[in-house]
Amino acid sequence: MVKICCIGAGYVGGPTMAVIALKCPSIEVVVVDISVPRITAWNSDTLPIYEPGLDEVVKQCRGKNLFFSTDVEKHVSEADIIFVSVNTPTKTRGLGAGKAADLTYWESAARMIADVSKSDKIVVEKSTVPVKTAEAIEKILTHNSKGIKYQILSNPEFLAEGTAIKDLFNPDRVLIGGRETPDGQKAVKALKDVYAHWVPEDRIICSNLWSAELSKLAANAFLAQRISSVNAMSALCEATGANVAEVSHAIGTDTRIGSKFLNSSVGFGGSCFQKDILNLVYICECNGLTEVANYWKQVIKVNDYQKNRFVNRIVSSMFNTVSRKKIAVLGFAFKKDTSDTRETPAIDVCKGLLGDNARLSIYDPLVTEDQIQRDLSMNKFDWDHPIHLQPMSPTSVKEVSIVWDVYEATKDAHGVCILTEWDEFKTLDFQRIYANMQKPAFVFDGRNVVDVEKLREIGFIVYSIGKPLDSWLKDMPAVA
Ligand SMILES: NC(=O)c1ccc[n+]([C@@H]2O[C@H](COP(=O)([O-])OP(=O)(O)OC[C@H]3O[C@@H](n4cnc5c(N)ncnc54)[C@H](O)[C@@H]3O)[C@@H](O)[C@H]2O)c1
Ligand SMILES: O=c1ccn([C@@H]2O[C@H](COP(=O)(O)OP(=O)(O)O[C@H]3O[C@H](CO)[C@@H](O)[C@H](O)[C@H]3O)[C@@H](O)[C@H]2O)c(=O)[nH]1
Repeated sequence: MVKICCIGAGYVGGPTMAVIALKCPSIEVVVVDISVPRITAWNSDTLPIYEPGLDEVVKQCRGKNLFFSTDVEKHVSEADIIFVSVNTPTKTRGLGAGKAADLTYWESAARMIADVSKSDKIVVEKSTVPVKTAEAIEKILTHNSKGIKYQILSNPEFLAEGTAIKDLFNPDRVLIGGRETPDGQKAVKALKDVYAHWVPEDRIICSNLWSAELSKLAANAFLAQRISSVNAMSALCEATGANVAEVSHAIGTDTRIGSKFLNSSVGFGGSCFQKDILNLVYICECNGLTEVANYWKQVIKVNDYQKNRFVNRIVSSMFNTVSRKKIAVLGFAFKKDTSDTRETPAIDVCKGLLGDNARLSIYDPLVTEDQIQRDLSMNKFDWDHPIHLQPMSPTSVKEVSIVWDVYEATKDAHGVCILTEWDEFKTLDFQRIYANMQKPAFVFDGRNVVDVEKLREIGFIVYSIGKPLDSWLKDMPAVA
C-alpha cells in the first residue's frame, strides 16, 4: 500500500488529502501538524475549517484510509510520498521584509524529513513557494542523506476557498514539476498515478520544476491583476456615469477576455493574492527586473487604493465625519462561503473607520467574535503563522461590537456597509432596516449585492462600487 503523509493540516493540506483519500481507497493518507488543537479538531465532529462538502468527504474516509495525527516524525518516516503544505508567510523582518516569503516552516519541515527518513522519499511542494525553492530543499535533504534518495516535486495547489471540494474533485488542471532525469520522471509518474485515480490524463500537466513553481505565482498574479483592472475601471465608472457591471459584462463576452473574475469589489482579500504577488515582486527585484517588479506592484497598489477609496467615500458622504456614529458592517470574511478572514478587505475598512472614530457593529454568519477582535488588533502579516505561534489574544477593540443578527447590527446605525457577498444579504428586509436607522440612512455596498434602485426608492442614500452615483454623492468632495 502506498503511504502518503502531508505535513500541515490547514486549508490546503486538510481538504486536499481528504479528497486524495476518498478517490484512492488503496492509498493510506496521514495528515500531520504541530498544532495540537488543529489535529484534535480534524478528529472531531467540528472540523477546524469550514468548506462546503468537506464534512461528508472526511466522514467517509476518516479512520479508514485517512488519519490526522500530531506524531509528525513517525508518519513522515513511514511515508513514500510526503506533501509539505505548511505556512509560507511574508517576511516581517530582515532581508526582504514586507515582500519575500518566509521559508522558516518549510525549512524546519525539510530538516525534520532529513532527520527521520530511513527510506527513499518523494517530497512534494504543496505550499506556494518562490521559484527555485526546490533547489534549496534538495540541498537540505541531501546534505546528510545517509544514502537515502529524495526526489523533489512541485505540485502547486489551485483550489479556491469556499469551493475547495468542487475544485479538488474537478480541477481545471493538476500541475506537476520534476527534475528532467530518469529518477525525476519516475517520481513525476508516481504522483501522476495518484491523481489519475480521478483526474483525466489531459488535465495533468507535467513540466520542469521551475515552471511549476513559477506558474503558481503567475496564476495568482494574473487573477489578482484582473480584479485590480476592473476595480480601476470602477473608479472611472463612478466619475463618468458608466456602470461597472455593464462594462464587465460587455468586455467579458469577448471570448479572448472571458467573463470570470471581473466582479468589481471593495478589493481582493484572502491569504494568497497579496502574499504571492509580493513574493513575485521580490523575486523580480532580486533578478534585477525593476520594471517587471513595478508592474506587479501596481496590482497591490490599486487594491489598497480601492479599500482607501471605499473608506473615504463613506466618511465624505456622511458629512466628512463618522465620529461616534454607529456603522453596521455586514460581512467580515474575505469572500462568501468561508469563515476565513486572512487579509480580508474588511480589516482595512474597519480600521479606516475606527481611525475616524466610528463605532462599529459587525455581523458575519460564520466569523467568530474572537477572530474579528484578533484581526483588528493584529499586526500586518502576523496572521500567517501557525496559530499557537501568533501573538496571544489581544485586548478587544472597545468601539467594536460583534452581533449575530443583521437587524440588531443595523438598529440605530447611520450607515450600513456590505463587505462580503453573503447570499443572505440579497434578501434582507431593507424596509425594516431603514425604519430602524438614523436618517439620512446610508448603504455602502462594497460587493454590488443590493438592488440599488429599490433601496433608493425606500429612502436610502446608496453607494455601490462602480455604479452611477446617487445625486447626493455627486456633490461630495472627490475621494482619493
Ligand atoms: N489557503 C488556500 O486557499 C491556498 C491555496 C493554494 C495554496 N496555498 C498555499 O499553501 C500553503 C498552506 O496554506 P494554508 O492556507 O493551508 O495554511 P494554514 O495556515 O491553514 O495551514 C498550514 C499548517 O501548517 C502547520 N505547520 C507549520 N509548520 C509546520 C511544521 N514544521 N510541521 C508540521 N506542521 C506545520 C501549521 O500549524 C498549519 O496548521 C501556503 O504556502 C499557501 O500559500 C493556500
Ligand atoms: O471577480 C472577482 C473575484 C474575486 N474577488 C475577490 O478576490 C479574493 C480572492 O478570491 P478567490 O480567488 O475566489 O479565493 P481564494 O481562496 O483566495 O483563491 C485564490 O488564491 C488561492 C491560493 O493561492 C488559489 O489557489 C486560487 O486559485 C485563487 O483563486 C476574494 O476577496 C474575492 O472576493 C473579487 O473581488 N472579484
